[in-house]
Amino acid sequence: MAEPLRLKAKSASPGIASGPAFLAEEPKAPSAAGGFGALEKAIDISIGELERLADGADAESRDIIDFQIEVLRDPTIAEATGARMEADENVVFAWVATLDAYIGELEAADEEQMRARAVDILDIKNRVLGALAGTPTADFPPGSVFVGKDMEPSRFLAHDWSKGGGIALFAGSTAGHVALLARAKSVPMVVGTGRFSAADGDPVRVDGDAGAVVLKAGGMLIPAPGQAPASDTQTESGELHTADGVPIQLSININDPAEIDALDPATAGVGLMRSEFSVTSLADAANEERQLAIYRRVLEQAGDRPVIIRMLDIGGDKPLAGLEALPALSASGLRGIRLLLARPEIARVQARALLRAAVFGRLSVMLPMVTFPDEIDRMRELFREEAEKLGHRALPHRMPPIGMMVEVPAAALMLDTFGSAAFFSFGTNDLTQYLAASARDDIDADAGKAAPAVLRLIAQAVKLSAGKPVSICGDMAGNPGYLPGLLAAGLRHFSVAPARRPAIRSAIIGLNADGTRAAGE
Ligand SMILES: C=C(OP(=O)(O)O)C(=O)O
Repeated sequence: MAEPLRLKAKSASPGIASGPAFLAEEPKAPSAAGGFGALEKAIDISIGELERLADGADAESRDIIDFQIEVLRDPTIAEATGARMEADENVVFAWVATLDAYIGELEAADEEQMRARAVDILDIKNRVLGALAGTPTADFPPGSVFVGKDMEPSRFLAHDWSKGGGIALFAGSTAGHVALLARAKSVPMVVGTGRFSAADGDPVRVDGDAGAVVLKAGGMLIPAPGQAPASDTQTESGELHTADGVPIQLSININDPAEIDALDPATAGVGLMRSEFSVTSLADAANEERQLAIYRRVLEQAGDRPVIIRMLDIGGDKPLAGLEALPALSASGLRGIRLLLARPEIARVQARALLRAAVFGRLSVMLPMVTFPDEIDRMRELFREEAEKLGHRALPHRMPPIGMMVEVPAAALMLDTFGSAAFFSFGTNDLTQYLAASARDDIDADAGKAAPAVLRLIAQAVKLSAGKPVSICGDMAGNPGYLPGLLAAGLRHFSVAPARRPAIRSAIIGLNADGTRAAGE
């Protein structure tokens, strides 16, 4: 029987709480448009809600609510939103972009107190979005453990804590207002657990004394920024060969740019940087200079080792705040590259930032969720146009090689038709999901059962790759159990989460290139 999973966290409020998990969804932006009048009305509704919440609240809670009401009454916020609306943005995008810019400034502040204010603004951003959509944020069942990225103060205040319950936040801050309120009301709370996966209603224990959260067996920590374990201290040289002497490249996948620090001399490079972990909102997506600084940092740190940055893979399990949530499968299939091509204003900013970053290292650009060859051609054309514009501005830039993820079965089967892709990388997380009709974010899904089909498809696709560089960056690469099959399929370049690298390295050393176990192993 598997052990329950205990995750280390920071204690934000002491005490122990057990209860069914309530998984907070990231709020969805309404698609409803409307003009400036609709925004003013939504702001008024939100002020009214906050005033009602303030009635009967204690002094500390009132301070927070008063600050939020003050911000909502500040005419410069509505004016800034109005100015964006004049520049052709609809009311939702304009509101989200204005508030995200404010939140970004607070998050970047030196003072912890200021940074803690960011969630207060996030709170009013979501409250107004709810009012615009006519769907106020619902309360959650009393006695449950709130699990989410962060929690809005008004959500805390509106909840009935007399029946117990606690809070476990993936991110959050011990200095944040919710932590302050939790301490005042003796609600056990931990922050900084890192993103983990549990099902709604699963038993969860919050240990606010020791700073931990305990999940039932089957719960999972999802590798997230800064979670590469300290035990990853391998210092061998970067040379890696199978037992029979075939050279193998072992790279790392990074989500947060800070993870580049795990790139020690034994690592071949970055096989996948998921840019959607750095660009999480429409405001980030519009900020070329910010993106440039992030990509530049990663490239400079990697030095002469190659870095593959994947363009925004928005959709399914990877939302972009401010864009309507997109399911993994929909009639339009609007996610990954299709979404980038449908929203070229997002793709163009990222392309410019990547073109300008390319002079700082060995950058390759990877396109997500490619299904048809013309998608690559259209994105290459977009890069060419942006490079030309940059040329006119005399900014240094360089055209990087552009390759693709192989994560849609239709692309894997037709890999020989993708002549304009510079390289291929298998994304087995999505490939498995789409091949086995089994959602990747459902922790009950048994991906292992589909592995033989995935391995067979990979082996066929490698044969169609026409000698172009081929790698694998999906989670299958980080599981030593699949290595024999992946080597036998012809793969020689593996990109894995930093924490998985030591185990994969030693497994490779014990195998021959055809996947058989080396003599004496
Ligand atoms: C590497 C992959 O991409 P992501 O997990 O980021 O969707 C994959 O799908 O295997």
